[in-house]
Amino acid sequence: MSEPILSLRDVYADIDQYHILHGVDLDVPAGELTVLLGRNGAGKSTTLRTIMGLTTLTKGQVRFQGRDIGGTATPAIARGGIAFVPENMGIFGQLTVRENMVLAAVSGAMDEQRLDWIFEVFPPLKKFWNRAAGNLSGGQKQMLAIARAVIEPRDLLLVDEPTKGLAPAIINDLADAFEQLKQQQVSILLVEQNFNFSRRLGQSVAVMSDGHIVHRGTMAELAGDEDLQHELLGLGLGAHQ
Ligand SMILES: Nc1ncnc2c1ncn2[C@@H]1O[C@H](COP(=O)(O)OP(=O)(O)OP(=O)(O)O)[C@@H](O)[C@H]1O
Repeated sequence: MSEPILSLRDVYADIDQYHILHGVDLDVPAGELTVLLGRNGAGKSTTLRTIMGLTTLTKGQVRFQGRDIGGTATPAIARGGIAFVPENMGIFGQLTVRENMVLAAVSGAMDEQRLDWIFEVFPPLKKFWNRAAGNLSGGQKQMLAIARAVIEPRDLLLVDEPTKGLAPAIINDLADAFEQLKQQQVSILLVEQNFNFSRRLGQSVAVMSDGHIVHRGTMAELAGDEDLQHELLGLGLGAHQ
């Protein structure tokens, strides 16, 4: 396992009067894809939002590339190298794919070479370049959201449940795109509920329950241990989600 690009130590976070995270310890190795799994309401989205400074950190440390970023404003965290694709994706449905991408390239014109790379990873974006984003399929919208996040170079990509609501064939296309990102050694932290998708892509895995991490290890180990899957995720023994 390589050095962590991101590490959380004893992270606590509140939403209003509710204590949501209770001492999260998490490492994201550089150049790998790490999956954060857990049941509904475990605190996965809140963990991503806390990393981005969108939910207030009340205690603990968030270190990114060796720097403490806890308490830093969200735009500075983004400029510092972390891209975030929230569950609602944040794309503009009435604008074309191209316009969505232009808006995402905040520091100027889009880099042509990088755009060619994005078209390689997400071929539908090239095909539907001048189509309104609102008319894309769910999977294509997810691709656009991720492409917007990486149109400018970022060192770490956080993605919240990209497979939510997608049909199996589309999930497969999305997995292919993530495989390509992995081949480029992009560091990724992926929040997921879909275990098969996670198993295909993940190198490291962390499992959350009730606001903290209850298991950390390799995906290979968790994928090979049905009892552990059952215990941690409530997956049926022998079942394929
Ligand atoms: N705005 C809010 N106000 C109060 N409680 C909230 C708010 N947002 C989230 N929570 C609570 O925080 C807990 C963690 O939510 P979070 O969305 O981080 O979980 P999750 O693991 O991502 O699950 P899901 O997949 O359902 O989004 C849940 O109990 C949820 O009800």
